[in-house]
Amino acid sequence: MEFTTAELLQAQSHVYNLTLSYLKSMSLKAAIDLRIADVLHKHGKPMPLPELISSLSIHPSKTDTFRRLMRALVHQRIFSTVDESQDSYLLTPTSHLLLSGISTSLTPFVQLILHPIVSHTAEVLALWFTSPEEEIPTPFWLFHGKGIFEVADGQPEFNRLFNEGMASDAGLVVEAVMRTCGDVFRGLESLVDVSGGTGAMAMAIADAFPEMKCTVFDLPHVVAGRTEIKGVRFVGGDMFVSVPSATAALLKWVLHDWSDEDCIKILTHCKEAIQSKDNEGKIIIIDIVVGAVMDNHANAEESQLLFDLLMLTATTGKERNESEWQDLFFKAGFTSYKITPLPGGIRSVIEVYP
Ligand SMILES: C[S@@+](CC[C@H](N)C(=O)[O-])C[C@H]1O[C@@H](n2cnc3c(N)ncnc32)[C@H](O)[C@@H]1O
Ligand SMILES: O=c1cc(-c2ccc(O)cc2)oc2c(O)c(O)ccc12
Repeated sequence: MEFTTAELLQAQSHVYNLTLSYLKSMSLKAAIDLRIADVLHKHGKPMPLPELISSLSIHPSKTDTFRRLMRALVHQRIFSTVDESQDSYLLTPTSHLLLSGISTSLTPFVQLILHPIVSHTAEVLALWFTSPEEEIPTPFWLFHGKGIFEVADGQPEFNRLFNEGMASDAGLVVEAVMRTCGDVFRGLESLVDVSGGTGAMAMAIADAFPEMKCTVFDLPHVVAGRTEIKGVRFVGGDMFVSVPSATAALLKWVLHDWSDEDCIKILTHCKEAIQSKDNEGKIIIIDIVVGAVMDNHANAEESQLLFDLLMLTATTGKERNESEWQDLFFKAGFTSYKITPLPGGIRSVIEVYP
């Protein structure tokens, strides 16, 4: 096949862009490490470069270099300028999510995913494909010789990062679910958040629906030392054995971690849990449905596919399209489901009925 020189030059630019894209992630990390968003937020109005530099304790000899970092971050829409020539900077919705100490902060998630323990594992992606899968379940295993929880077990700081990273999107997700489809939770007598981690999501739901009895169910070492916080009960156990009974079982960002076979086991136990109460129960899944985006704002579909690569690297799970989800539901004995994509986001709420 023959390509024109113009096509090849465009392709060259594309390859350069893909090759250098890790610098998008790393400049985001630098912005977080320098706490640029917090300083701009505290300033409360457009902040001129010299003031920003002095507040961040950037060495004066690096003024011009720092301006170049800011130019790239503005191009990525992480920050904005009032007037480019003036070099006065402002927060954008993206950097608003990097502020520390707010319930919607995504900083812990970024710190987890860009931690070398996670990010370096992508280096062995190609090598993993040629290794026998039974022996080495994921590139993460190939790189570390063990799974993420075993790594976390030996490193309390990384363990904290994992739990905080996972919990960090609960604040915004719960707000989005309430606005888009708040009826999903309305009228439920009780709810069990299966694999609910440190309980951020369950606590946000309990806050919005104080009459609902909420339980967080996770591995014993995750809930150790917690019995009840803000009316939310913590129960330790293994979802591959059984799930505590409730009117509804929530699975947020859980099933994408697991293979189809494992998902069917988890869903079957959730079905038993909701049916032991009465027949009004349902499963509520908050996860990616590949292709289900309300608009392609901020490359939502590309983000879904990048999440799939993350799952491929770190877990035995995957991101599923509607037909793959439907297959799981019917195999686990459910009869119907309803998908509601969250506007502007990459995830959907799926209600699944026995
Ligand atoms: C990706 S995190 C999701 C946490 C939470 N749902 C959220 O959205 O923040 C996966 C969770 O699954 C839990 N988990 C792993 N294996 C489990 C099992 N066999 N039974 C119950 N929970 C488990 C982990 O401890 C972890 O908290
Ligand atoms: O970085 C991760 C890792 C996991 C993970 C790895 C291994 C398991 O047995 C379970 C979970 O899960 C993640 C996840 O669900 C997510 O949304 C982002 C990152 C990760």
